[in-house]
Amino acid sequence: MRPKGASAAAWSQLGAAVEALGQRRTPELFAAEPDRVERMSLEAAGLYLDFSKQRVDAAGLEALWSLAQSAQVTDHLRQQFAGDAVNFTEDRAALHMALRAPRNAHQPPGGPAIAEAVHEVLDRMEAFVHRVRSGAWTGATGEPITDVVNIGIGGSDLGPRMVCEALAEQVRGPRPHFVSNVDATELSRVLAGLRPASTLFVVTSKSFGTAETLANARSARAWLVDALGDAAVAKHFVAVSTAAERVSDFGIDVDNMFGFWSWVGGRYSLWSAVGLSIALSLGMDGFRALLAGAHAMDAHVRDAPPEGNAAVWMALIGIWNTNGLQLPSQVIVPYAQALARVPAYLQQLEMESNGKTVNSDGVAVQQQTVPALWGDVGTNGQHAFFQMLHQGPTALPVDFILPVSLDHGHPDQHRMLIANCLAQSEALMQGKSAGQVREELRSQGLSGQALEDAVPHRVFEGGRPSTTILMSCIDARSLGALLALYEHKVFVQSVVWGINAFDQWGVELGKQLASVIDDELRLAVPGEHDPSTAALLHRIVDGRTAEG
Ligand SMILES: O=P(O)(O)OC[C@H]1O[C@H](O)[C@H](O)[C@@H](O)[C@@H]1O
Repeated sequence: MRPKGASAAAWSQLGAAVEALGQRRTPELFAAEPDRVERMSLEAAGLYLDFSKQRVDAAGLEALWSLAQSAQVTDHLRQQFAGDAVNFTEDRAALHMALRAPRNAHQPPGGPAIAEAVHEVLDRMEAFVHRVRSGAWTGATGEPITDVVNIGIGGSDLGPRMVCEALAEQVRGPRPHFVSNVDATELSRVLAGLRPASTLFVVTSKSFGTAETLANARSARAWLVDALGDAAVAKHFVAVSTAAERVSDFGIDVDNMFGFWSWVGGRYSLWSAVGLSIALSLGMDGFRALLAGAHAMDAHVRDAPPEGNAAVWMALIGIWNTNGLQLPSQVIVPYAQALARVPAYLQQLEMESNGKTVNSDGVAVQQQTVPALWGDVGTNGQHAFFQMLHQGPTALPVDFILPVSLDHGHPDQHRMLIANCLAQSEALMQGKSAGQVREELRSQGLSGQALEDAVPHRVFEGGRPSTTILMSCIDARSLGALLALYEHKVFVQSVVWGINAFDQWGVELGKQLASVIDDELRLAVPGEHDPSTAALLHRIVDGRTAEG
């Protein structure tokens, strides 16, 4: 069953709810609804989610539940867990949940054969991880491995990179490094700190055909071979891929390849062997804890009714902001330095998944789909873009992600971090009226025209929406639950919009054109292009960046 999206009637109910809400701000909603926090918060898989600072009232929530019902969200979730081809343009299942289901799970996503294949690869990973970490697997000269370099891009990079950075304090094994950009500056910087004899490269690519990854892998191999000779490749290169033949053509023995499957989307793949660099640096127990956290969220999303389902809430609140209030972007602010890469990770997850305008009938959707998603860590963001969040022309919804305890030995600083996070969501919601500003300025001794001139600049409109997500701490389990929550949110939204969250045709055109231009640059013969591209190309080929 392809998603048909929510019905026209449900969309108009949403429109009517937005109209009825009018200019009412969230503080007024709190005043009118004494049980608002209880009704608009929930716990799921060890996380606490508070949606009560969103600018939506009870009628709005009703309209959202109708939207979900008319889009048959529950049925689509069930089908996804069953392994139906929810990726309908590529006729594939999207079964990342199967990657984190425990062995002998009662209801294995996609069925028992998939569960068996998944656990076979996990067991192979475990054996390999143990050999590397124990020093039984050595480099070509007999040295143990001290550094692991994951070479991959997009989904073959963002997830493992983000998790390794988030859990860096827990790394007890080889140090993880990541190279994704075709700009070899990144590779050069990583290699500058490493010794070939103790470095293991993990070339990660679902297709094993991604130009950037193959270019970096070839350069890394040349660096290794230069120092240790051709025969060393077997001990210093392993692959993670679904394409055994291409792996072998590259020169990596398929015995040193860890496989996954076409039903694992790139941006949903960190739970598969794509997480090998995580497992090598955290240990298999750490990797399994990540999977367990994600599985706990899967079980919640699979079993909870829509009104108590964290992913359905996240998805519908996002739809309220995007389609109801028509707010153009979504801001992600983790109050945790360790989670600095979460916004970038979520950019791929959300925008590559739902950055679509064509529905399952091949027709343009009537609604806006995914908002632009961006963000940075608190408190840094407060000193950069928060001015716009508080006083810019458009309210932008924020997801605040806050670990309640952090183990860095500086409790005072952590207390300040928490205070700042809560203060920001409170300030965004409460705002500061002209009356309050006047009173404040008067108490500072200002009066007359000078006071009146100052007032408008200091007013905060308030009513600006945010969700706060509390994690008890940053460990593999909570992180797994958090990431799985966003994955399910993305799927539920795709169902309501009636689009496919699992293809990414939009990345292809640029790749095709880059290959043509690359050939022209190699031959220094620009071809036919639009006038702008042609002029740029000629300047570059002629070495004329700017005259004079
Ligand atoms: O893992 P790979 O096959 O190398 O693909 C790497 C990435 O590139 C593609 O262009 C897609 O946009 C991503 O979804 C994917 O994760």
